[in-house]
Amino acid sequence: MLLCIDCGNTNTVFSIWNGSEFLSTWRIETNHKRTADEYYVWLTSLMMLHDMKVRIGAVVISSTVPRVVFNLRVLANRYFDCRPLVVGKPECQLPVAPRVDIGTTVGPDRLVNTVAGFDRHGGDLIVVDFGTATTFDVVAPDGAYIGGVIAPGVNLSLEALHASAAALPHVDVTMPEKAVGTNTVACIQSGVFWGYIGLVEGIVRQIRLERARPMKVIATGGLAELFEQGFDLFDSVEYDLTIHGLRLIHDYNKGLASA
Ligand SMILES: Nc1ncnc2c1ncn2[C@@H]1O[C@H](COP(=O)(O)OP(=O)(O)OP(=O)(O)O)[C@@H](O)[C@H]1O
Ligand SMILES: CC(C)(CO)[C@@H](O)C(=O)NCCC(=O)O
Ligand SMILES: [K+]
Repeated sequence: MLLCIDCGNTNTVFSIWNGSEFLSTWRIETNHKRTADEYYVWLTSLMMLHDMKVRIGAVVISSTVPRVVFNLRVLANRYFDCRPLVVGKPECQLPVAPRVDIGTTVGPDRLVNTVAGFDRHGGDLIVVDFGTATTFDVVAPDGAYIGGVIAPGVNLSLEALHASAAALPHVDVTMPEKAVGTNTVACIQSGVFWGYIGLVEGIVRQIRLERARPMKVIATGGLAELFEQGFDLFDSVEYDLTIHGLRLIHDYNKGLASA
């Protein structure tokens, strides 16, 4: 079975693919100090809890945090007796190479989202991922990542307000009833919620103008749900997009190796 690991700046997602479906998806806070042994104990206890008897024989990793890759490699080598495939490393091939400025390193999560989005929807696509950052990945008709947008993430914006303004409390993001807040918390919620609705609408409009063609918009990431309610921002919301892309990239590289 294949272990897919999607490591973001805030959270790391582990998911097990049995050849036809994902058996489970587990989330742990990203921490580069976590050792291979710690990952293994955590993973095996979750498997036991779910009564899962699986033998992992392959590992694929996307990590936006370079430092965590070392211990994830050790996890694969020591406990699953395999060399992991790491997206963004030279030995990991992509179906279509990104077309960006020379010397640019595209976040592996964005490359993975591009592959997954193209697989499900074809090209002329904008993939919006609400993670630590809010990213927009633009996918060309041939499936290439051709650039995009990086905006501060929703939770990051809320934390920044709290951290830098002495009188502003920490607030959880939610959809406020009205745009005009009549207390501090409601004002912050309005700023972030309606601000992000405007941000997404504005960026999508601008990208469509620039590309001068119809483009589908796909959203992923935990907070996509929040911005989906009652608005026509996205053609679809797919929480499993990144993990789906990891599986596709693994299969693609396996196919190349056996060809
Ligand atoms: N309604 C909500 N209010 C506040 N937080 C939420 C809500 N829904 C989801 N979240 C949080 O949003 C995060 C979204 O998860 P996701 O994996 O997409 O991004 P992340 O883990 O924050 O970022 P990264 O992938 O960059 O590490 C999760 O940590 C989840 O706890
Ligand atoms: C933008 C983030 C942080 C989103 O997870 C990640 O994709 C990243 O670190 N990217 C590197 C720069 C780039 O993608 O252009
Ligand atoms: K993510």
